[in-house]
Amino acid sequence: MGGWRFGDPNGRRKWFSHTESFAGLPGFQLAYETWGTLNAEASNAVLVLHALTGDSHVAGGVEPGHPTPGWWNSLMGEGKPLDGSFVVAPNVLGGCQGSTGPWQYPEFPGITIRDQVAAEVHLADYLGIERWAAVLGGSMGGMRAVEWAVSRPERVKSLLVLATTAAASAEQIALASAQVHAIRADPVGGLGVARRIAHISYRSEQELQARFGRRKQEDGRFEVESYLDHHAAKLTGRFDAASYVTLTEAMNSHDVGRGRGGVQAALRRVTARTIVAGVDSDRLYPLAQQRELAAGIPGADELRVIESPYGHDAFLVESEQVGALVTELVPVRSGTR
Ligand SMILES: CC(=O)SCCNC(=O)CCNC(=O)[C@H](O)C(C)(C)COP(=O)(O)OP(=O)(O)OC[C@H]1O[C@@H](n2cnc3c(N)ncnc32)[C@H](O)[C@@H]1OP(=O)(O)O
Ligand SMILES: N[C@@H](CCO)C(=O)O
Repeated sequence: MGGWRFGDPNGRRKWFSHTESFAGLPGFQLAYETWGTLNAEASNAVLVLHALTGDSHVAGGVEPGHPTPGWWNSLMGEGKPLDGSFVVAPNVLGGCQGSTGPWQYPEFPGITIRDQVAAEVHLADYLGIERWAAVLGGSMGGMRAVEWAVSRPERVKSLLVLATTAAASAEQIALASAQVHAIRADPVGGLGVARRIAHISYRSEQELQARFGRRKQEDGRFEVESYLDHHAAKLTGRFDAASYVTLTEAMNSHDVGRGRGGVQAALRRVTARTIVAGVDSDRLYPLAQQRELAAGIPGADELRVIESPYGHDAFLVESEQVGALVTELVPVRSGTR
């Protein structure tokens, strides 16, 4: 395994590079960010895994190289839930914010959640982290977190998974495949259509109704239409369509039970103390999926339910409830940063 690390001249991003062939690639690099200091025992490392259109920028502002502000800013900083931890956040393999993806190789191979985790394992080795104090992730990040804990149980001391599943369901694959078709049919406008479809599924019917109802704007568009147009334009401006397809198909491949005797047998491998949480209004990753995870993982507490009108996106929006769950798993060691 080869590796090097250097700073992003425009920001805080670093890279790890693996130079042997891997998952159909000649090698790969992962962009990642860290916060805090690894202690002498390497016992305070926390891996934070982003969702589909997120990246390594867990905390911080909009900066060169970082088109969006930190997506879990509320967790980082003095006295906050991850204070005192050495936080590592890689941009996922196949992503478009610094890690190897279709933006680098036009003939990018199909990859799975397992490949993404295998790449992250090389990064952990490189950083000298034998065992994560905690692995945290929501949605696609939760898929990777579960895969870490199932495939490398000895390397995950505790686990927090939010709004995710042990295996992508027929409906999740169906919604995803409609998005992939939109992009393949129209490489220019398709990503915006995909984001519109996705964003509807990220929010709840009740929220959309209460917030927008049937109101129209002066330009004739329904307010909710304009809202989706806005999210479509924002994503199109910052995300690579081929990467979106690669990551979406990786999510469709997700089944922790594949080749492991099924989901239940796979979940029994997990040794981490685990908290599984879902969102009461999440129609994309319904609570039954998190109930399955909580029931199947031996060290899991009872399912925690985040109460929110915001649907699936609540794992990003409900910072107090998410922060409380992180604090339960990861003791705050204020002042050691
Ligand atoms: C784990 C990860 O890393 S995932 C990556 C997360 N980040 C993203 O995906 C960025 C895209 N944003 C989102 O997905 C969501 O906005 C979230 C989850 C981050 C935040 O959710 P919320 O705070 O509830 O934002 P909300 O959905 O209300 O959207 C607000 C935006 O819609 C705009 N908006 C609201 N109503 C309308 C309307 N009728 N017409 C046009 N625009 C509208 C607001 O002006 C605001 O714009 P801005 O984001 O450019 O400032
Ligand atoms: N808003 C999130 C939801 C997907 O989990 C994203 O774009 O990644």
